[in-house]
Amino acid sequence: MELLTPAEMDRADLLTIAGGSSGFALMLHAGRHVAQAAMELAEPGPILVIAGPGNNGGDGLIAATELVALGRTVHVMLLGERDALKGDAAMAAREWKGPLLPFLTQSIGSPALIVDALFGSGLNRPVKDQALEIIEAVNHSGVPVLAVDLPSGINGATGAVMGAAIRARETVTFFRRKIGHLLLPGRLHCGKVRLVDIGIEPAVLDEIRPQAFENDPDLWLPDFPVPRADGHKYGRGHAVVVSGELSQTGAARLAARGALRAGAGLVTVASPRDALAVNAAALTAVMVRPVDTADELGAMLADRRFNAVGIGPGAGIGEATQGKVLAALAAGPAVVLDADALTSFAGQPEALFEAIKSTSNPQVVLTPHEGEFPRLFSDMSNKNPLRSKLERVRVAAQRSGAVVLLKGADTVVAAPDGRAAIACNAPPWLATAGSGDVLTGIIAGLLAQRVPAFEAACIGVWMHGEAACEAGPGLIAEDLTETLPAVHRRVYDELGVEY
Ligand SMILES: NC(=O)C1=CN([C@@H]2O[C@H](COP(=O)(O)OP(=O)(O)OC[C@H]3O[C@@H](n4cnc5c(N)ncnc54)[C@H](OP(=O)(O)O)[C@@H]3O)[C@@H](O)[C@H]2O)[C@@H](O)CC1
Ligand SMILES: [K+]
Repeated sequence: MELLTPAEMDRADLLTIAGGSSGFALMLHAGRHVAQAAMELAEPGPILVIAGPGNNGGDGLIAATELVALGRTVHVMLLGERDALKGDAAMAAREWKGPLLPFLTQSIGSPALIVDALFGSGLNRPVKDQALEIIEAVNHSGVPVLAVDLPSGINGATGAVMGAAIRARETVTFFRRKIGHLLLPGRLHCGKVRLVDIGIEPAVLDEIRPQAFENDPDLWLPDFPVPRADGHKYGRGHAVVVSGELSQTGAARLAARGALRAGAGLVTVASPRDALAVNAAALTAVMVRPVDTADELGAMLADRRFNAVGIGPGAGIGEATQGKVLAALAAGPAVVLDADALTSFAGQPEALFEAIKSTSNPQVVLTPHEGEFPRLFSDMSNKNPLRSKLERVRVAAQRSGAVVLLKGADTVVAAPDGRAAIACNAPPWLATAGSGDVLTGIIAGLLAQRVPAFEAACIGVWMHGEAACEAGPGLIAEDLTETLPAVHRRVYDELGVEY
């Protein structure tokens, strides 16, 4: 499903109003949904609504009015003067017939639930003074919080905490989720996100054309590779994984198994001769072929049946790996570059980007983690607070000409054309040695089946996260390939494919 920036949401709002609805009607829907969620969440006892000076506060005032009508005791505190409210929020304030408590931490008390309607998508600067004190006091109170639209203090476009932010038990948001609901740290502040319809027609999206999506099957289901009943293994592609030296061959084997489990028809590990025996002894369904140099890899890949290559896990940092990367890009299979293949171009990323842009087959995926990312994009580390993770990955994709996948609990995939997907299905136990190597392999396996690079990266990330959920806590990288069949079965169920 599409994810919106606050600016895009404002456009959805304006297009709906231009179509004949009133802004206040949207606010009434929003406030009533909030009240409904509060009824479900709150134990018996009073409910405190903390309202801000804009329309987020307006939603809160409508919810307060509705909750009283539903028989609850409600207290309201408002930041600023009632008379200073404008537009729809002023209309909402006229609906609220009760008193307003002073905007002080002492007013919080110990309600059964706090409805946080302080700031939503209109947050435009870091919170301080009174608002900061209230947010911190709410977080310390231990009272469950229902956030309206966004936990106050979270930037809806970036997920950043602007000074301080509410930690909610649940967040009710409208029409479509916002980017800040998925990107960290925003996601951690939202709790469960409930998406409700407030009367905005999905057709407004035709005009807005959002380019960010949640990474789930809705985004790529038609591209998911399903073997044909009349097909054979050669039709499912042949992935190559480049192995490192004798002392570091395990990473390539993990990747190779990932490629096979992702559905590649055949997988070959291109191994240095001195590691050939080790690789061969540890592999069964995966084949092994001696390859020491970039020239040898290039010669092997001249056989176009090898249609996808994964390089990086355990590959070793330096000129030898650089050479193999350039040979793979020149040969024309789809390519996924990870780990050492990326680090080998630290300080000279232009050489890599040039090679990517001049490849005959522009199906290239880069899969850095936050440590590797600035080695290629030195102005865009996560220490730079000016750009969100989404923006950083989009710029990286545009600059490199490749699909870029920046790993983390909120893995972002972006294509050079601006499309981007944010994942939120990875469990914390996925952060374990070798897990990234398996991901490289899964993506190589999908590329071998001719899934386009952006979709291959998205499907790979999603399956990797689901495989980790399937394995559960205590997961090691080897488990990921073994739980992938269960993940395939679930996608088949969604596709309605029998097995
Ligand atoms: N779009 C839609 O379709 C719909 C939107 N709806 C709702 O409207 C919400 C957006 O409303 P909004 O635009 O009025 O912004 P909102 O979040 O209330 O904040 C703006 C106010 O806060 C102030 N302010 C900002 N930062 C501050 C700070 N750090 N510290 C202190 N003050 C700060 C800012 O002050 P100013 O900048 O003017 O000085 C202004 O007064 C949205 O989240 C959703 O809940 C629904 O009703 C249904 C349909
Ligand atoms: K809020």
